Amino acid sequence: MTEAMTVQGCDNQHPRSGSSPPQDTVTLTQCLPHASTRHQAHASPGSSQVCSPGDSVGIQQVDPEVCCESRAVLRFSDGGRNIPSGVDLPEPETCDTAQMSPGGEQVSRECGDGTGEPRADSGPSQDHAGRSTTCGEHNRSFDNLSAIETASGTCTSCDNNTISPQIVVRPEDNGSQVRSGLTHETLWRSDSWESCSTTSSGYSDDSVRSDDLSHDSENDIFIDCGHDDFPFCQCLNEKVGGTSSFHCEHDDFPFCDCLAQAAAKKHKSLRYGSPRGERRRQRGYIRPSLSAFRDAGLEVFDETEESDFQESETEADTTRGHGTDVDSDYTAGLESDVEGAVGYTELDADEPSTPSTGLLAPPGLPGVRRASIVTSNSRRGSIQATPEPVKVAVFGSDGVGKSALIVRLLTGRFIGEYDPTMEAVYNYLVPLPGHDLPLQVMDTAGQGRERQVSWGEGFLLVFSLTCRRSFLSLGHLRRVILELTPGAPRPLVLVGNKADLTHAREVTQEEIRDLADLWGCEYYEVAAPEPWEVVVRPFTALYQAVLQSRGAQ
Ligand SMILES: Nc1nc2c(ncn2[C@@H]2O[C@H](COP(=O)(O)OP(=O)(O)OP(=O)(O)O)[C@@H](O)[C@H]2O)c(=O)[nH]1
Repeated sequence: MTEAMTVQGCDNQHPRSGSSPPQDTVTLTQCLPHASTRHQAHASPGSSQVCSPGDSVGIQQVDPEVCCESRAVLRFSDGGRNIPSGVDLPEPETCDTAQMSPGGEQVSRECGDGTGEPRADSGPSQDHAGRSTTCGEHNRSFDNLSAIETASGTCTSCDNNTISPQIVVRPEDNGSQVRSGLTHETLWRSDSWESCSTTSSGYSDDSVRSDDLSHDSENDIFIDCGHDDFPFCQCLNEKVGGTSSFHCEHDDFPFCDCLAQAAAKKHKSLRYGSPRGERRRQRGYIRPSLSAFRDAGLEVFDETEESDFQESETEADTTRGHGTDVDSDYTAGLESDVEGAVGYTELDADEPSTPSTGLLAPPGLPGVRRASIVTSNSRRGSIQATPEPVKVAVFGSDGVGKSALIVRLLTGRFIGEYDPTMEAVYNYLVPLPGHDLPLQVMDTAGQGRERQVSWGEGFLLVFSLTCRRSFLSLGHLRRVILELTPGAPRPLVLVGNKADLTHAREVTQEEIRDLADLWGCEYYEVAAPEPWEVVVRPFTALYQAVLQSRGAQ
Protein backbone atom coordinates (compact mmCIF):
# COMPACT_ATOMS: atom_id res chain seq x y z
CA MET A 1 0.00 0.00 0.00
CA THR A 2 1.46 3.22 -1.00
CA GLU A 3 -0.85 5.80 0.34
CA ALA A 4 -3.83 6.41 2.47
CA MET A 5 -7.24 5.85 1.06
CA THR A 6 -10.71 6.74 1.99
CA VAL A 7 -13.46 4.25 1.96
CA GLN A 8 -16.83 5.77 1.87
CA GLY A 9 -20.31 4.53 2.32
CA CYS A 10 -23.38 5.12 0.31
CA ASP A 11 -24.70 7.94 2.33
CA ASN A 12 -21.51 9.75 2.18
CA GLN A 13 -20.32 9.96 -1.31
CA HIS A 14 -17.41 12.12 -0.53
CA PRO A 15 -14.64 11.52 1.87
CA ARG A 16 -14.69 13.55 4.97
CA SER A 17 -12.48 16.45 4.95
CA GLY A 18 -10.07 17.04 7.74
CA SER A 19 -6.73 15.67 8.71
CA SER A 20 -5.22 13.18 6.35
CA PRO A 21 -5.20 9.66 7.54
CA PRO A 22 -1.81 8.28 8.30
CA GLN A 23 -0.03 5.95 5.94
CA ASP A 24 -1.43 2.51 5.73
CA THR A 25 -4.74 3.36 7.14
CA VAL A 26 -8.16 3.62 5.70
CA THR A 27 -10.52 6.16 7.07
CA LEU A 28 -13.98 4.76 7.18
CA THR A 29 -16.58 7.36 6.76
CA GLN A 30 -19.36 4.98 7.49
CA CYS A 31 -19.92 2.56 10.22
CA LEU A 32 -18.19 -0.72 9.98
CA PRO A 33 -20.07 -2.72 12.46
CA HIS A 34 -18.57 -5.95 11.36
CA ALA A 35 -15.36 -4.93 9.83
CA SER A 36 -12.78 -7.56 9.65
CA THR A 37 -9.97 -8.82 7.59
CA ARG A 38 -9.10 -12.21 6.46
CA HIS A 39 -5.94 -11.72 8.33
CA GLN A 40 -7.87 -11.21 11.48
CA ALA A 41 -10.14 -14.03 10.67
CA HIS A 42 -7.21 -16.27 10.68
CA ALA A 43 -5.94 -14.82 13.86
CA SER A 44 -9.20 -15.35 15.65
CA PRO A 45 -11.59 -17.56 13.76
CA GLY A 46 -15.06 -17.50 15.10
CA SER A 47 -14.66 -14.28 16.93
CA SER A 48 -16.94 -11.35 16.55
CA GLN A 49 -15.52 -8.37 14.79
CA VAL A 50 -17.93 -5.69 15.80
CA CYS A 51 -15.84 -2.62 15.88
CA SER A 52 -15.61 0.08 18.43
CA PRO A 53 -14.60 3.64 17.87
CA GLY A 54 -10.90 3.77 17.34
CA ASP A 55 -10.55 0.07 16.82
CA SER A 56 -7.79 -1.12 14.65
CA VAL A 57 -9.19 -3.46 12.13
CA GLY A 58 -6.36 -5.46 10.74
CA ILE A 59 -4.18 -3.03 8.97
CA GLN A 60 -6.90 -0.47 9.09
CA GLN A 61 -7.85 2.01 11.62
CA VAL A 62 -11.47 2.87 12.14
CA ASP A 63 -12.28 6.49 12.32
CA PRO A 64 -13.43 7.02 15.89
CA GLU A 65 -15.88 9.65 14.83
CA VAL A 66 -17.93 7.43 12.69
CA CYS A 67 -17.38 3.88 13.65
CA CYS A 68 -20.46 1.84 14.22
CA GLU A 69 -22.87 4.61 13.72
CA SER A 70 -24.64 3.00 10.84
CA ARG A 71 -24.23 0.43 8.25
CA ALA A 72 -21.22 0.26 6.04
CA VAL A 73 -19.51 -3.03 5.71
CA LEU A 74 -15.87 -3.28 5.15
CA ARG A 75 -14.95 -6.24 3.19
CA PHE A 76 -11.51 -7.55 2.58
CA SER A 77 -13.10 -10.28 0.70
CA ASP A 78 -10.29 -11.98 -1.00
CA GLY A 79 -7.31 -10.75 0.83
CA GLY A 80 -6.30 -8.61 -2.05
CA ARG A 81 -6.09 -11.36 -4.62
CA ASN A 82 -9.19 -10.68 -6.52
CA ILE A 83 -9.66 -7.14 -5.49
CA PRO A 84 -6.81 -5.20 -6.94
CA SER A 85 -6.49 -3.72 -3.61
CA GLY A 86 -4.19 -1.15 -2.32
CA VAL A 87 -5.01 -2.36 1.10
CA ASP A 88 -2.66 -5.18 0.43
CA LEU A 89 -3.71 -7.65 3.03
CA PRO A 90 -1.12 -10.06 4.19
CA GLU A 91 -1.58 -13.56 2.92
CA PRO A 92 -2.90 -15.81 5.60
CA GLU A 93 -0.64 -18.58 6.62
CA THR A 94 -3.14 -21.35 6.76
CA CYS A 95 -6.66 -20.05 6.44
CA ASP A 96 -7.68 -19.97 2.87
CA THR A 97 -11.08 -18.63 3.47
CA ALA A 98 -12.96 -17.07 6.27
CA GLN A 99 -16.27 -15.45 6.33
CA MET A 100 -18.67 -13.47 8.36
CA SER A 101 -21.98 -14.72 9.46
CA PRO A 102 -25.01 -12.55 8.85
CA GLY A 103 -24.53 -11.26 12.32
CA GLY A 104 -20.93 -10.43 11.84
CA GLU A 105 -19.46 -13.41 13.59
CA GLN A 106 -16.53 -14.72 11.78
CA VAL A 107 -16.53 -18.26 10.70
CA SER A 108 -13.54 -19.87 9.20
CA ARG A 109 -13.73 -22.57 6.67
CA GLU A 110 -11.33 -24.37 4.51
CA CYS A 111 -8.94 -23.63 7.24
CA GLY A 112 -5.77 -25.49 7.69
CA ASP A 113 -6.43 -28.78 6.05
CA GLY A 114 -6.82 -27.43 2.56
CA THR A 115 -9.64 -29.79 1.72
CA GLY A 116 -12.07 -27.05 1.07
CA GLU A 117 -14.48 -28.66 3.49
CA PRO A 118 -15.66 -26.87 6.58
CA ARG A 119 -13.69 -27.77 9.58
CA ALA A 120 -15.18 -30.37 11.82
CA ASP A 121 -15.35 -27.91 14.63
CA SER A 122 -17.12 -25.32 12.57
CA GLY A 123 -20.34 -27.04 13.58
CA PRO A 124 -23.85 -26.25 12.58
CA SER A 125 -23.24 -22.60 12.04
CA GLN A 126 -22.33 -23.32 8.46
CA ASP A 127 -24.37 -24.69 5.67
CA HIS A 128 -23.10 -27.19 3.19
CA ALA A 129 -21.56 -24.49 1.11
CA GLY A 130 -19.47 -23.55 4.05
CA ARG A 131 -21.33 -20.37 4.75
CA SER A 132 -22.66 -19.14 7.93
CA THR A 133 -26.16 -20.11 8.83
CA THR A 134 -26.30 -18.09 11.95
CA CYS A 135 -28.96 -15.65 12.80
CA GLY A 136 -27.31 -12.33 13.21
CA GLU A 137 -29.63 -11.13 15.91
CA HIS A 138 -29.75 -14.17 18.06
CA ASN A 139 -26.81 -16.20 17.12
CA ARG A 140 -29.01 -19.12 16.27
CA SER A 141 -28.90 -21.41 13.35
CA PHE A 142 -31.04 -20.88 10.35
CA ASP A 143 -32.90 -23.65 8.75
CA ASN A 144 -34.19 -23.73 5.27
CA LEU A 145 -31.03 -22.38 3.81
CA SER A 146 -29.91 -23.32 0.41
CA ALA A 147 -26.74 -22.76 -1.43
CA ILE A 148 -27.99 -19.72 -3.19
CA GLU A 149 -30.84 -18.56 -1.06
CA THR A 150 -29.62 -17.59 2.30
CA ALA A 151 -31.79 -14.59 2.82
CA SER A 152 -34.90 -16.61 3.32
CA GLY A 153 -33.53 -18.64 6.16
CA THR A 154 -35.37 -18.56 9.42
CA CYS A 155 -33.69 -18.68 12.73
CA THR A 156 -34.65 -21.95 14.29
CA SER A 157 -34.94 -20.42 17.69
CA CYS A 158 -36.22 -16.94 17.26
CA ASP A 159 -38.08 -16.98 13.96
CA ASN A 160 -35.98 -14.17 12.76
CA ASN A 161 -35.96 -14.27 9.04
CA THR A 162 -34.79 -10.82 8.38
CA ILE A 163 -31.15 -11.17 9.22
CA SER A 164 -29.22 -8.34 10.63
CA PRO A 165 -30.03 -5.27 8.60
CA GLN A 166 -26.45 -4.25 8.28
CA ILE A 167 -25.58 -7.38 6.48
CA VAL A 168 -26.32 -8.18 2.95
CA VAL A 169 -27.13 -11.56 1.75
CA ARG A 170 -26.32 -11.53 -1.83
CA PRO A 171 -26.79 -14.92 -3.32
CA GLU A 172 -26.39 -13.89 -6.90
CA ASP A 173 -22.93 -15.19 -7.23
CA ASN A 174 -22.85 -17.58 -4.37
CA GLY A 175 -19.40 -16.36 -3.64
CA SER A 176 -18.06 -17.41 -6.99
CA GLN A 177 -17.77 -13.92 -8.23
CA VAL A 178 -16.64 -12.58 -4.98
CA ARG A 179 -14.13 -15.33 -4.30
CA SER A 180 -14.32 -13.97 -0.95
CA GLY A 181 -13.19 -14.70 2.47
CA LEU A 182 -16.36 -13.12 3.68
CA THR A 183 -18.58 -14.35 0.87
CA HIS A 184 -21.89 -12.99 -0.01
CA GLU A 185 -23.44 -12.99 3.41
CA THR A 186 -21.53 -9.91 4.26
CA LEU A 187 -22.68 -7.85 1.38
CA TRP A 188 -25.40 -5.33 1.38
CA ARG A 189 -28.97 -6.28 1.44
CA SER A 190 -30.69 -5.47 -1.75
CA ASP A 191 -32.89 -2.98 -0.01
CA SER A 192 -29.79 -1.14 1.04
CA TRP A 193 -28.70 -1.04 -2.53
CA GLU A 194 -31.96 0.41 -3.51
CA SER A 195 -31.86 3.11 -0.94
CA CYS A 196 -28.35 3.82 -1.91
CA SER A 197 -29.13 3.93 -5.56
CA THR A 198 -30.74 7.23 -4.99
CA THR A 199 -27.38 8.67 -4.19
CA SER A 200 -24.83 9.77 -6.62
CA SER A 201 -23.87 6.76 -8.61
CA GLY A 202 -27.24 6.22 -10.11
CA TYR A 203 -26.88 2.49 -10.26
CA SER A 204 -30.14 1.00 -9.37
CA ASP A 205 -29.58 -2.69 -9.14
CA ASP A 206 -27.18 -5.45 -9.64
CA SER A 207 -28.12 -5.76 -13.26
CA VAL A 208 -26.39 -2.56 -14.08
CA ARG A 209 -22.72 -3.11 -14.32
CA SER A 210 -19.88 -0.92 -15.09
CA ASP A 211 -19.40 -2.59 -18.40
CA ASP A 212 -21.65 0.24 -19.36
CA LEU A 213 -18.44 2.13 -19.40
CA SER A 214 -16.46 1.37 -22.43
CA HIS A 215 -12.98 1.60 -23.71
CA ASP A 216 -12.41 3.40 -26.89
CA SER A 217 -8.95 4.73 -27.11
CA GLU A 218 -5.78 4.52 -25.17
CA ASN A 219 -6.79 7.45 -23.08
CA ASP A 220 -10.13 6.04 -22.22
CA ILE A 221 -10.78 3.54 -19.56
CA PHE A 222 -12.43 0.24 -19.71
CA ILE A 223 -14.03 -0.93 -16.57
CA ASP A 224 -15.22 -4.42 -16.26
CA CYS A 225 -16.58 -4.56 -12.81
CA GLY A 226 -18.29 -7.42 -11.14
CA HIS A 227 -18.49 -5.13 -8.16
CA ASP A 228 -19.51 -7.67 -5.69
CA ASP A 229 -18.22 -5.82 -2.75
CA PHE A 230 -18.76 -2.51 -1.29
CA PRO A 231 -17.08 -0.14 -0.68
CA PHE A 232 -13.75 -1.36 -1.78
CA CYS A 233 -13.55 0.17 -5.13
CA GLN A 234 -11.53 2.82 -3.50
CA CYS A 235 -8.78 0.32 -3.51
CA LEU A 236 -8.55 0.67 -7.22
CA ASN A 237 -6.88 3.93 -6.60
CA GLU A 238 -3.83 1.93 -5.90
CA LYS A 239 -3.92 -0.25 -8.90
CA VAL A 240 -4.87 1.92 -11.73
CA GLY A 241 -1.43 2.93 -12.82
CA GLY A 242 0.20 1.46 -15.85
CA THR A 243 -2.77 0.11 -17.66
CA SER A 244 -5.70 1.54 -19.42
CA SER A 245 -7.98 -1.12 -18.16
CA PHE A 246 -8.64 -2.64 -14.86
CA HIS A 247 -10.99 -5.04 -13.38
CA CYS A 248 -12.99 -4.35 -10.31
CA GLU A 249 -14.74 -7.11 -8.47
CA HIS A 250 -16.40 -4.71 -6.17
CA ASP A 251 -19.96 -4.14 -5.49
CA ASP A 252 -22.24 -1.44 -6.36
CA PHE A 253 -22.97 2.15 -6.23
CA PRO A 254 -20.10 4.10 -4.80
CA PHE A 255 -17.74 2.57 -7.25
CA CYS A 256 -18.32 5.35 -9.66
CA ASP A 257 -16.63 7.71 -7.35
CA CYS A 258 -13.90 5.29 -6.64
CA LEU A 259 -13.28 4.54 -10.22
CA ALA A 260 -13.43 8.16 -11.08
CA GLN A 261 -10.63 8.86 -8.73
CA ALA A 262 -8.75 5.89 -9.99
CA ALA A 263 -9.27 6.83 -13.56
CA ALA A 264 -8.32 10.39 -12.97
CA LYS A 265 -4.96 9.29 -11.73
CA LYS A 266 -4.08 7.67 -14.95
CA HIS A 267 -6.41 8.74 -17.65
CA LYS A 268 -7.61 11.86 -19.25
CA SER A 269 -10.90 10.86 -20.59
CA LEU A 270 -13.76 8.55 -20.26
CA ARG A 271 -16.02 7.52 -23.04
CA TYR A 272 -19.42 6.27 -22.17
CA GLY A 273 -21.61 4.65 -24.70
CA SER A 274 -20.97 1.00 -25.14
CA PRO A 275 -23.64 -0.85 -27.07
CA ARG A 276 -24.52 -2.80 -23.98
CA GLY A 277 -24.82 0.29 -21.89
CA GLU A 278 -26.87 1.90 -24.53
CA ARG A 279 -29.15 -1.03 -24.81
CA ARG A 280 -29.72 -1.14 -21.12
CA ARG A 281 -30.24 2.52 -20.95
CA GLN A 282 -32.84 2.28 -23.67
CA ARG A 283 -34.58 -0.27 -21.60
CA GLY A 284 -34.94 2.15 -18.82
CA TYR A 285 -32.01 1.47 -16.60
CA ILE A 286 -30.72 4.40 -14.78
CA ARG A 287 -27.74 5.80 -16.47
CA PRO A 288 -24.64 5.79 -14.34
CA SER A 289 -23.64 9.07 -12.98
CA LEU A 290 -20.73 10.38 -14.89
CA SER A 291 -20.45 13.45 -12.81
CA ALA A 292 -18.10 11.72 -10.44
CA PHE A 293 -15.72 11.23 -13.30
CA ARG A 294 -16.07 14.80 -14.36
CA ASP A 295 -15.52 15.93 -10.82
CA ALA A 296 -12.43 13.84 -10.66
CA GLY A 297 -11.02 15.73 -13.59
CA LEU A 298 -11.69 13.40 -16.45
CA GLU A 299 -12.97 14.67 -19.70
CA VAL A 300 -16.12 12.69 -20.16
CA PHE A 301 -17.50 11.89 -23.57
CA ASP A 302 -20.99 10.74 -23.15
CA GLU A 303 -21.85 9.56 -26.57
CA THR A 304 -25.29 8.61 -25.55
CA GLU A 305 -26.10 11.94 -24.05
CA GLU A 306 -27.76 13.58 -26.98
CA SER A 307 -28.21 11.55 -30.06
CA ASP A 308 -29.02 8.22 -28.56
CA PHE A 309 -31.36 9.52 -25.99
CA GLN A 310 -33.13 11.51 -28.60
CA GLU A 311 -33.29 8.56 -30.85
CA SER A 312 -34.72 6.53 -28.12
CA GLU A 313 -37.33 9.08 -27.33
CA THR A 314 -38.24 9.48 -30.93
CA GLU A 315 -38.52 5.79 -31.22
CA ALA A 316 -40.79 5.55 -28.27
CA ASP A 317 -42.88 8.42 -29.52
CA THR A 318 -43.14 6.81 -32.85
CA THR A 319 -44.19 3.64 -31.25
CA ARG A 320 -46.82 5.28 -29.23
CA GLY A 321 -48.08 7.75 -31.69
CA HIS A 322 -47.79 6.60 -35.22
CA GLY A 323 -47.29 2.93 -35.30
CA THR A 324 -44.25 2.96 -37.49
CA ASP A 325 -41.47 0.54 -37.04
CA VAL A 326 -40.16 0.77 -33.51
CA ASP A 327 -37.76 -2.07 -33.49
CA SER A 328 -36.77 -2.79 -36.97
CA ASP A 329 -34.44 -5.63 -36.15
CA TYR A 330 -37.07 -7.30 -34.18
CA THR A 331 -39.88 -6.85 -36.61
CA ALA A 332 -37.63 -7.74 -39.49
CA GLY A 333 -36.77 -10.87 -37.65
CA LEU A 334 -40.33 -11.78 -37.13
CA GLU A 335 -41.41 -10.93 -40.59
CA SER A 336 -38.60 -12.51 -42.46
CA ASP A 337 -37.82 -15.45 -40.32
CA VAL A 338 -41.17 -16.74 -39.47
CA GLU A 339 -42.50 -18.97 -42.09
CA GLY A 340 -46.02 -19.09 -43.22
CA ALA A 341 -48.86 -17.02 -42.04
CA VAL A 342 -47.19 -15.21 -39.23
CA GLY A 343 -47.58 -11.52 -39.48
CA TYR A 344 -46.54 -8.63 -37.38
CA THR A 345 -48.58 -5.56 -37.00
CA GLU A 346 -48.39 -2.73 -34.62
CA LEU A 347 -51.17 -1.29 -32.67
CA ASP A 348 -52.07 2.24 -32.21
CA ALA A 349 -51.07 2.99 -28.69
CA ASP A 350 -54.34 4.69 -28.02
CA GLU A 351 -56.25 1.73 -29.14
CA PRO A 352 -57.47 -0.18 -26.13
CA SER A 353 -55.80 -3.49 -25.76
CA THR A 354 -58.05 -6.45 -25.82
CA PRO A 355 -57.17 -10.05 -25.39
CA SER A 356 -57.61 -10.63 -29.05
CA THR A 357 -55.18 -8.04 -30.23
CA GLY A 358 -52.06 -9.91 -29.40
CA LEU A 359 -49.71 -7.55 -27.71
CA LEU A 360 -50.71 -5.58 -24.73
CA ALA A 361 -48.93 -2.71 -23.19
CA PRO A 362 -49.01 -2.47 -19.44
CA PRO A 363 -50.43 0.84 -18.47
CA GLY A 364 -48.21 3.76 -17.88
CA LEU A 365 -45.07 2.44 -19.43
CA PRO A 366 -43.56 4.64 -22.06
CA GLY A 367 -41.91 3.05 -24.98
CA VAL A 368 -43.41 -0.36 -24.64
CA ARG A 369 -43.34 -2.15 -27.90
CA ARG A 370 -46.84 -2.76 -29.06
CA ALA A 371 -47.62 -5.15 -31.77
CA SER A 372 -49.68 -8.14 -32.52
CA ILE A 373 -48.55 -11.56 -33.41
CA VAL A 374 -50.99 -13.04 -35.85
CA THR A 375 -50.65 -16.57 -36.94
CA SER A 376 -52.90 -18.92 -38.72
CA ASN A 377 -50.57 -21.79 -38.41
CA SER A 378 -52.58 -24.32 -36.53
CA ARG A 379 -49.57 -25.95 -34.94
CA ARG A 380 -48.52 -22.70 -33.46
CA GLY A 381 -51.93 -21.60 -32.57
CA SER A 382 -53.96 -18.63 -33.46
CA ILE A 383 -54.85 -15.50 -31.68
CA GLN A 384 -58.35 -15.63 -30.44
CA ALA A 385 -60.29 -13.82 -27.85
CA THR A 386 -60.03 -15.72 -24.63
CA PRO A 387 -61.84 -15.00 -21.43
CA GLU A 388 -59.20 -15.51 -18.82
CA PRO A 389 -55.75 -16.02 -20.14
CA VAL A 390 -53.08 -16.96 -17.67
CA LYS A 391 -50.60 -14.17 -17.20
CA VAL A 392 -47.06 -15.39 -17.34
CA ALA A 393 -44.20 -13.00 -16.73
CA VAL A 394 -40.83 -14.15 -17.95
CA PHE A 395 -37.94 -12.94 -15.86
CA GLY A 396 -34.23 -13.56 -16.01
CA SER A 397 -30.90 -11.87 -16.41
CA ASP A 398 -29.92 -10.14 -19.59
CA GLY A 399 -29.18 -12.39 -22.48
CA VAL A 400 -30.42 -15.64 -21.02
CA GLY A 401 -32.81 -16.05 -23.90
CA LYS A 402 -36.14 -14.85 -22.56
CA SER A 403 -37.12 -13.24 -25.82
CA ALA A 404 -35.77 -16.09 -27.87
CA LEU A 405 -37.91 -18.55 -25.94
CA ILE A 406 -40.98 -16.40 -26.20
CA VAL A 407 -40.53 -15.81 -29.89
CA ARG A 408 -39.95 -19.51 -30.33
CA LEU A 409 -43.15 -20.21 -28.49
CA LEU A 410 -45.14 -17.67 -30.43
CA THR A 411 -43.78 -18.19 -33.86
CA GLY A 412 -42.28 -21.61 -33.90
CA ARG A 413 -38.97 -20.19 -34.98
CA PHE A 414 -35.70 -19.54 -33.30
CA ILE A 415 -34.53 -16.12 -34.30
CA GLY A 416 -30.86 -15.81 -33.66
CA GLU A 417 -30.28 -12.11 -33.66
CA TYR A 418 -32.64 -9.39 -32.81
CA ASP A 419 -32.72 -6.68 -30.28
CA PRO A 420 -35.68 -6.98 -28.02
CA THR A 421 -35.16 -3.90 -25.98
CA MET A 422 -38.66 -3.24 -24.82
CA GLU A 423 -41.06 -4.90 -22.58
CA ALA A 424 -43.85 -6.61 -24.38
CA VAL A 425 -46.93 -8.62 -23.57
CA TYR A 426 -48.21 -11.20 -26.00
CA ASN A 427 -51.54 -12.89 -26.19
CA TYR A 428 -51.22 -16.41 -27.34
CA LEU A 429 -53.23 -19.57 -27.55
CA VAL A 430 -50.94 -22.48 -27.00
CA PRO A 431 -52.23 -25.08 -29.41
CA LEU A 432 -52.23 -28.38 -27.66
CA PRO A 433 -54.09 -31.47 -28.73
CA GLY A 434 -57.66 -31.20 -27.60
CA HIS A 435 -57.51 -27.74 -26.14
CA ASP A 436 -55.74 -24.46 -26.50
CA LEU A 437 -54.21 -22.76 -23.52
CA PRO A 438 -54.81 -19.04 -23.40
CA LEU A 439 -51.68 -17.28 -22.29
CA GLN A 440 -50.55 -13.75 -21.91
CA VAL A 441 -46.78 -13.73 -21.90
CA MET A 442 -44.80 -10.76 -20.72
CA ASP A 443 -41.24 -10.45 -21.95
CA THR A 444 -39.86 -8.33 -19.15
CA ALA A 445 -37.21 -5.74 -19.63
CA GLY A 446 -35.85 -2.70 -17.94
CA GLN A 447 -37.48 -1.01 -15.04
CA GLY A 448 -40.86 -1.63 -13.58
CA ARG A 449 -40.20 -4.80 -11.72
CA GLU A 450 -42.94 -4.07 -9.24
CA ARG A 451 -45.51 -3.58 -11.95
CA GLN A 452 -44.29 -6.60 -13.87
CA VAL A 453 -44.46 -8.81 -10.83
CA SER A 454 -47.88 -7.55 -9.84
CA TRP A 455 -49.07 -8.25 -13.33
CA GLY A 456 -47.94 -11.86 -13.44
CA GLU A 457 -49.97 -14.70 -12.08
CA GLY A 458 -47.03 -16.98 -12.55
CA PHE A 459 -43.37 -16.51 -13.34
CA LEU A 460 -40.91 -18.21 -15.58
CA LEU A 461 -37.52 -17.64 -14.08
CA VAL A 462 -35.13 -18.12 -16.95
CA PHE A 463 -31.43 -18.52 -16.62
CA SER A 464 -28.79 -19.62 -19.03
CA LEU A 465 -27.18 -22.96 -18.41
CA THR A 466 -24.05 -21.40 -19.77
CA CYS A 467 -24.03 -18.54 -17.32
CA ARG A 468 -23.69 -19.39 -13.70
CA ARG A 469 -24.31 -15.86 -12.66
CA SER A 470 -27.71 -15.90 -14.26
CA PHE A 471 -28.56 -18.98 -12.23
CA LEU A 472 -27.30 -17.49 -9.02
CA SER A 473 -29.26 -14.34 -9.58
CA LEU A 474 -32.51 -16.26 -9.33
CA GLY A 475 -32.47 -16.14 -5.56
CA HIS A 476 -32.60 -12.39 -5.59
CA LEU A 477 -35.28 -12.42 -8.22
CA ARG A 478 -37.42 -14.79 -6.24
CA ARG A 479 -37.01 -12.73 -3.13
CA VAL A 480 -38.17 -9.67 -4.96
CA ILE A 481 -41.16 -11.56 -6.29
CA LEU A 482 -42.05 -12.83 -2.84
CA GLU A 483 -41.73 -9.39 -1.37
CA LEU A 484 -43.91 -7.87 -4.03
CA THR A 485 -46.59 -10.52 -3.88
CA PRO A 486 -47.62 -10.95 -0.29
CA GLY A 487 -50.03 -13.73 0.43
CA ALA A 488 -50.01 -17.05 -1.25
CA PRO A 489 -46.87 -17.44 -3.33
CA ARG A 490 -47.54 -17.26 -7.02
CA PRO A 491 -46.33 -20.23 -9.02
CA LEU A 492 -43.00 -20.16 -10.68
CA VAL A 493 -41.09 -22.46 -12.95
CA LEU A 494 -37.36 -22.56 -13.44
CA VAL A 495 -36.09 -22.66 -16.97
CA GLY A 496 -32.48 -23.38 -17.80
CA ASN A 497 -32.05 -22.19 -21.36
CA LYS A 498 -29.31 -22.76 -23.93
CA ALA A 499 -29.12 -26.43 -23.22
CA ASP A 500 -27.76 -26.85 -26.72
CA LEU A 501 -24.50 -25.22 -25.69
CA THR A 502 -23.36 -28.23 -23.75
CA HIS A 503 -19.67 -27.41 -23.98
CA ALA A 504 -20.26 -24.09 -22.24
CA ARG A 505 -22.49 -25.37 -19.50
CA GLU A 506 -21.88 -23.85 -16.09
CA VAL A 507 -24.79 -25.09 -14.04
CA THR A 508 -25.32 -28.71 -13.14
CA GLN A 509 -28.61 -30.50 -13.28
CA GLU A 510 -28.24 -31.39 -9.65
CA GLU A 511 -27.97 -27.77 -8.62
CA ILE A 512 -31.08 -26.89 -10.52
CA ARG A 513 -32.96 -29.82 -9.09
CA ASP A 514 -31.89 -28.90 -5.57
CA LEU A 515 -33.09 -25.39 -6.05
CA ALA A 516 -36.36 -26.47 -7.61
CA ASP A 517 -36.90 -28.87 -4.72
CA LEU A 518 -36.21 -26.15 -2.25
CA TRP A 519 -38.59 -23.77 -3.91
CA GLY A 520 -41.15 -26.44 -4.62
CA CYS A 521 -41.34 -25.73 -8.31
CA GLU A 522 -40.77 -27.47 -11.57
CA TYR A 523 -37.72 -26.95 -13.69
CA TYR A 524 -36.94 -27.46 -17.32
CA GLU A 525 -33.88 -27.44 -19.44
CA VAL A 526 -34.55 -26.15 -22.89
CA ALA A 527 -32.92 -24.47 -25.82
CA ALA A 528 -34.67 -21.94 -27.93
CA PRO A 529 -33.61 -23.70 -31.14
CA GLU A 530 -35.10 -26.93 -29.87
CA PRO A 531 -38.43 -28.19 -31.22
CA TRP A 532 -41.41 -26.11 -30.30
CA GLU A 533 -42.79 -29.00 -28.29
CA VAL A 534 -39.81 -28.74 -25.95
CA VAL A 535 -39.92 -25.00 -25.56
CA VAL A 536 -43.61 -24.98 -24.80
CA ARG A 537 -43.29 -27.30 -21.80
CA PRO A 538 -42.34 -24.82 -19.12
CA PHE A 539 -45.09 -22.51 -20.30
CA THR A 540 -47.72 -25.19 -20.10
CA ALA A 541 -46.41 -26.33 -16.72
CA LEU A 542 -46.72 -22.84 -15.41
CA TYR A 543 -50.12 -22.51 -16.99
CA GLN A 544 -51.30 -25.58 -15.09
CA ALA A 545 -49.74 -24.35 -11.86
CA VAL A 546 -51.51 -21.01 -12.17
CA LEU A 547 -54.81 -22.71 -12.83
CA GLN A 548 -54.30 -24.80 -9.73
CA SER A 549 -53.50 -21.78 -7.64
CA ARG A 550 -56.55 -20.02 -9.01
CA GLY A 551 -58.61 -23.00 -7.98
CA ALA A 552 -57.09 -23.00 -4.53
CA GLN A 553 -58.06 -19.43 -3.92
N1 LIG B 1 -27.40 -21.25 -28.62
C1 LIG B 1 -28.46 -20.66 -28.07
N2 LIG B 1 -28.55 -19.31 -28.12
C2 LIG B 1 -29.64 -18.77 -27.56
C3 LIG B 1 -30.63 -19.51 -26.93
N3 LIG B 1 -31.57 -18.66 -26.45
C4 LIG B 1 -31.16 -17.44 -26.79
N4 LIG B 1 -30.00 -17.50 -27.45
C5 LIG B 1 -29.23 -16.37 -27.93
O1 LIG B 1 -28.85 -15.63 -26.78
C6 LIG B 1 -28.87 -14.24 -27.08
C7 LIG B 1 -29.76 -13.53 -26.10
O2 LIG B 1 -31.07 -13.96 -26.29
P1 LIG B 1 -32.30 -13.03 -25.93
O3 LIG B 1 -33.53 -13.77 -26.26
O4 LIG B 1 -32.11 -11.67 -26.50
O5 LIG B 1 -32.12 -12.97 -24.36
P2 LIG B 1 -32.95 -12.08 -23.34
O6 LIG B 1 -32.97 -12.81 -22.07
O7 LIG B 1 -34.27 -11.70 -23.91
O8 LIG B 1 -31.99 -10.87 -23.24
P3 LIG B 1 -32.30 -9.40 -22.78
O9 LIG B 1 -33.20 -8.82 -23.80
O10 LIG B 1 -30.95 -8.78 -22.71
O11 LIG B 1 -32.95 -9.51 -21.42
C8 LIG B 1 -29.36 -14.12 -28.51
O12 LIG B 1 -28.23 -13.99 -29.35
C9 LIG B 1 -30.04 -15.42 -28.77
O13 LIG B 1 -29.99 -15.79 -30.12
C10 LIG B 1 -30.49 -20.93 -26.88
O14 LIG B 1 -31.27 -21.68 -26.32
N5 LIG B 1 -29.38 -21.43 -27.46
